[in-house]
Amino acid sequence: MTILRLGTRRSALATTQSGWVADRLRAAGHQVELVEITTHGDVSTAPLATIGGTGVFAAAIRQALLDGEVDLAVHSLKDLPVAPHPGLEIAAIPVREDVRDALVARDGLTLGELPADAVVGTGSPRRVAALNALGLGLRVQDLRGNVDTRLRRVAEGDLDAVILACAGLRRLGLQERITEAIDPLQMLPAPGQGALALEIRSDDDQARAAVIPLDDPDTRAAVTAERALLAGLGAGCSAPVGALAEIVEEMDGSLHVSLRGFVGAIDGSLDLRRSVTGPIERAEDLGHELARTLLEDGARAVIPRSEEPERPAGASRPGGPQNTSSSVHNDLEQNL
Ligand SMILES: NCc1[nH]cc(CCC(=O)O)c1CC(=O)O
Repeated sequence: MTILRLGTRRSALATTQSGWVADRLRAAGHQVELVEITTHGDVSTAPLATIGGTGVFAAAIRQALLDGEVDLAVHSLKDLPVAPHPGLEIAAIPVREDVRDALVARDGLTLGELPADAVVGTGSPRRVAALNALGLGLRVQDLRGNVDTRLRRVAEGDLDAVILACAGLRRLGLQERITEAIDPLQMLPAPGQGALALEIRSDDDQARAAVIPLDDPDTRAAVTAERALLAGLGAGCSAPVGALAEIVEEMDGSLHVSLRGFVGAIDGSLDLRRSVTGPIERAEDLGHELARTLLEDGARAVIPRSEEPERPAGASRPGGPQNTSSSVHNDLEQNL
């Protein structure tokens, strides 16, 4: 039997997520070997933008996949650019963790209990826009670093609260630190939040056969709609965009996707929300449709355009080091 080599970054979140996938593959009778990959983003302290932007972590693992050093990569889907990567394929999207954003505040406080002027740390433009749109008078402070670093800022008292994804905290066993799982009505999560993407080489039938049983069709449809919304907006990496698709069963037993989208302005001056519902088979179209609605209704004014126009699906990227600066991307990927 061949051994599946699973490439993972060293961070606590990456190794936990990869370990979760490895456990499931082993339970299905596969042999899995974890291979640690150090990415430029892990060793550099330079600002993300100067070392190639938000796709820098995924890029190194993808290169290892293409070079045949590993056979499988586990990504947080929300950190993956929406453009397909030539030669690679997302072969499975397992069932999603909690999609919500988490408030981790001092003294067990919720958003509504934080005093005006409380200082909340987050590096995500989407979270900043949503927080400011709430009109609670909170002060937002830019925050970087891995989960532990961010939690420590609250424990040590220099921030009143931070916002993180529930999914990451739960996977790390840190769910008791969450003081409020924020209602998506107040803050729509990042497209793909809480979902993992299992990526393989497109010509690797063995790896595909191994991971396909981990695919969850409902999660796949939901994140397809959310990522199509992001792609349709043609936004650059700093766009404050939220999206959440839920699969609902209609009276006649058919499955529908209910997709909500948010586009905000960093200063809270725009809080644009629209939604769309349709058959699950139309998940991708629904995302594009909702993008058009949001653009027509005012999103165009706040979305920084990508540097390049969107490439048609299936078109190949130019060779050389991948330039991910124009990738549609939402939550700035951090050193997790
Ligand atoms: N942007 C970084 C990132 N990428 C994935 C997660 C957590 C897991 C997930 O959202 O799926 C996080 C941390 C966070 O947003 O708190």
